[in-house]
Amino acid sequence: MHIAVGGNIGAGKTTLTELLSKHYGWQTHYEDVDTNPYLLDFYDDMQRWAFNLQVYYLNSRFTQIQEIKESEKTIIQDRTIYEDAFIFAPNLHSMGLMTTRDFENYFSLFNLLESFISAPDLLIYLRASVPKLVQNIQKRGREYEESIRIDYLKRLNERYEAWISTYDKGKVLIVDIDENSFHDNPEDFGKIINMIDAELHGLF
Ligand SMILES: Nc1ncnc2c1ncn2[C@@H]1O[C@H](COP(=O)(O)OP(=O)(O)O)[C@@H](O)[C@H]1O
Ligand SMILES: Nc1ncnc2c1ncn2[C@H]1C[C@H](O)[C@@H](COP(=O)(O)O)O1
Repeated sequence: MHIAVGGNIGAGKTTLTELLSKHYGWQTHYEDVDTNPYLLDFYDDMQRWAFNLQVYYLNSRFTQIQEIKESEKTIIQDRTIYEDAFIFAPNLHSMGLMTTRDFENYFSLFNLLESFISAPDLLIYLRASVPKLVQNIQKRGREYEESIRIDYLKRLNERYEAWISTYDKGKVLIVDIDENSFHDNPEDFGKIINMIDAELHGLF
């Protein structure tokens, strides 16, 4: 089975992925951050590196999906390929940070790859307000993310909300992070587990 955790930068995907993997014994697939060859440069000059970063993520996320498909274990994936293609890439294009020919080239590659993949059986979407995202990003303290602007997070959040409101590729569970402090509150984490158990029940 394939479970995925989606949400904006700093929503708590990695933290929840870790906690759920410990709770259920699921295998984890994290996104490539520390060894990503473009991320640092991207935050330094988004216009120069937008296309390179998007192609890199497309490749790495597609590779992960192939591994998940071949595995017999239940895998929990930190972020989906859909978030790259329907949120980050079009946002960079609309901000004028990716040219139309690059975006169209990227998107036709995504369309081709999409015909080979299946959506996660369950997508857990972490919804968070921009102030909460800023708080979490600051708490995490990655130096290169200090350049992330409020406006960038706000635009991504708007795209996330539009995307999730029409998402119909599989089951979805929405967790409001402003209302649920699963990170340090066992009772709140228990609420998420109960919701997931109810969704998983329908999958077996
Ligand atoms: N629900 C939460 N409450 C408080 N802090 C959180 C919560 N979820 C994550 N954090 C903290 O916020 C930071 C970013 O979380 P992370 O899981 O790396 O987010 P993401 O993977 O979505 O970018 C980390 O320092 C983490 O410890
Ligand atoms: N597709 C992407 N485009 C631009 N930036 C991206 C993309 N996917 C991930 N990122 C960035 C955002 C963060 O700085 C790091 C890690 O993501 P996180 O949400 O913190 O797990 O990569």
